[in-house]
Amino acid sequence: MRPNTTTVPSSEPRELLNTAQLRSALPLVSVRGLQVSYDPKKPVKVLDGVDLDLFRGEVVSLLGASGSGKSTLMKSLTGFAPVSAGTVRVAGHDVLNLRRGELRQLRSEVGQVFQQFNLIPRLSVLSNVLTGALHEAGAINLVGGFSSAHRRYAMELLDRVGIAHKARDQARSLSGGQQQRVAIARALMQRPRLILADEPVASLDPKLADSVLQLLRDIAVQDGIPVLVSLHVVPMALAHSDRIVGLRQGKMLVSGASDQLTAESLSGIYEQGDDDGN
Ligand SMILES: Nc1ncnc2c1ncn2[C@@H]1O[C@H](COP(=O)(O)OP(=O)(O)OP(=O)(O)O)[C@@H](O)[C@H]1O
Repeated sequence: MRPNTTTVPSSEPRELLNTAQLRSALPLVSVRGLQVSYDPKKPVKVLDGVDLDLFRGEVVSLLGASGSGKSTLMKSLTGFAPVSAGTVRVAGHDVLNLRRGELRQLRSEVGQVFQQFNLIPRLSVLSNVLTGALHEAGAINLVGGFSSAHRRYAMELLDRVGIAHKARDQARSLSGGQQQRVAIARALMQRPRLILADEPVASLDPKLADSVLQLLRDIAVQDGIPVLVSLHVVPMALAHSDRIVGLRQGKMLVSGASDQLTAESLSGIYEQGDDDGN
């Protein structure tokens, strides 16, 4: 079940849902009234009153000018941002009230994909993917420490992202598009419940960018994982996501289904405005 442009309470009678339906209908991520200030002495908040729901199986694009708060919103979901108000729930975790061990557990459930891929350049592609399972394996030797089941699964994932033939190559020998596929396989190795992709295609040419975004969409649909992706190219967001959230100066200016938004309706996100967004 996917939300439409806005969540409006319905007065129509609802069918009773069974537990499985209810689970899939509930958002995996629910953010309400989020405020973030890196410097509490400054009146301007980096995020101010942001609400966000992410449902299983959907891709949501975050759009906004540089500095609008996209990365900060993502960091808030894994407890890395100085939140001053609001609630953040991710996969059953009350993110703002977790102990250290619980926070570690949450982070192990969130796969992350970054603009610069963040692979270990001298390690093989396979070893890089295996690092996604470090939280399960503990502190172990990357060369011999993973079980054969881990290795088999890592190879399956490399096959899935179309790069199994490079498993033994050093990560640094791969092209940018290939490295990003390895990074996605590494994220999947975590068996994530959520994937955050912070400008994952900013370093790729348009064709590779399209193929990486298509891969993320396939994963969302096939694995039922929500994917939150920040992008700078509006047509790419419209083409590759189910919903779009637009931030301007830390406030949510747009939230809607991609097929109901146009590039024109999104242009306001990039206009210079007052802090109050008027
Ligand atoms: N660790 C930090 N300490 C202080 N200020 C920060 C920190 N991280 C981000 N900011 C500030 O918060 C604001 C939002 O930054 P953020 O990185 O979330 O924006 P963004 O939309 O992701 O930008 P970009 O598209 O350039 O990556 C910016 O003004 C930035 O300078």
